[in-house]
Amino acid sequence: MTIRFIAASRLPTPWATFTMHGFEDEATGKDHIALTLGDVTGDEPVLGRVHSECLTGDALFSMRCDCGYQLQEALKRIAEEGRGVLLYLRQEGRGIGLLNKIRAYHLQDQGADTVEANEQLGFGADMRRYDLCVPMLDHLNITSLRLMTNNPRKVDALTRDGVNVVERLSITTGLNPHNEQYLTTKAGKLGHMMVLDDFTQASDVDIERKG
Ligand SMILES: Nc1nc2c(ncn2[C@@H]2O[C@H](COP(=O)(O)OP(=O)(O)OP(=O)(O)O)[C@@H](O)[C@H]2O)c(=O)[nH]1
Ligand SMILES: [Zn+2]
Repeated sequence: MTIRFIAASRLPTPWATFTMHGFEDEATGKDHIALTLGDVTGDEPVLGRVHSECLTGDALFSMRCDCGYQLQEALKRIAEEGRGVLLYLRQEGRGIGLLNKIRAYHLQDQGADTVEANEQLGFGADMRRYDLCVPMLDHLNITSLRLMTNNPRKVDALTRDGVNVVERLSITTGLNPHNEQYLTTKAGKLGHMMVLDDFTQASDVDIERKG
């Protein structure tokens, strides 16, 4: 796998002005992004989020999942800290792609849960990979992460691939009636370490764009 850095620019957001670094995955032709804030080099572990693309949640305000809420919360926390990184990986639908995710949602509309729907379509529950994070982090001179995730399998996968995750920080936000069952399945079947009582409600999330 070859990840090639292409270009960097400023990215002003409602929370902070990040630096956006664009990478090309030569094997798949996909492009991936890292947003950084502050000086992320040096020995001090960097507050980080490894976020997998969810067009519906991240861009279209979907309440079926918690992705969009987590994306906003991660950027906000990084801005509050003044230093951090968000890797935005283009592996939509836990790696099955957008159109298959819509197929999976269709099955979920008929009663399947998120894992069963993937399996009925012939996919594993989670087809993502994280090995591309290593060259992206190397390029940014980031040596260790305090990772915002509820997913211990993500921590394990990153660690196996050579990313130094020194701490896991929960990111439980965006609970609403449309994603309650989904979040329960993630905790029950996918091993996410979270209880619904810890979640902030979607209605508490300030999605006002102040930029
Ligand atoms: N196949 C499929 N993918 C989904 C579904 N809902 C969300 N996704 C995708 O799941 C990915 C996000 O993964 P999650 O399982 O929500 O969370 P995570 O990244 O494992 O863990 P956190 O770090 O705690 O957010 C994104 O790529 C979404 O597009 C679904 O019902 N089916
Ligand atoms: Zn989502």
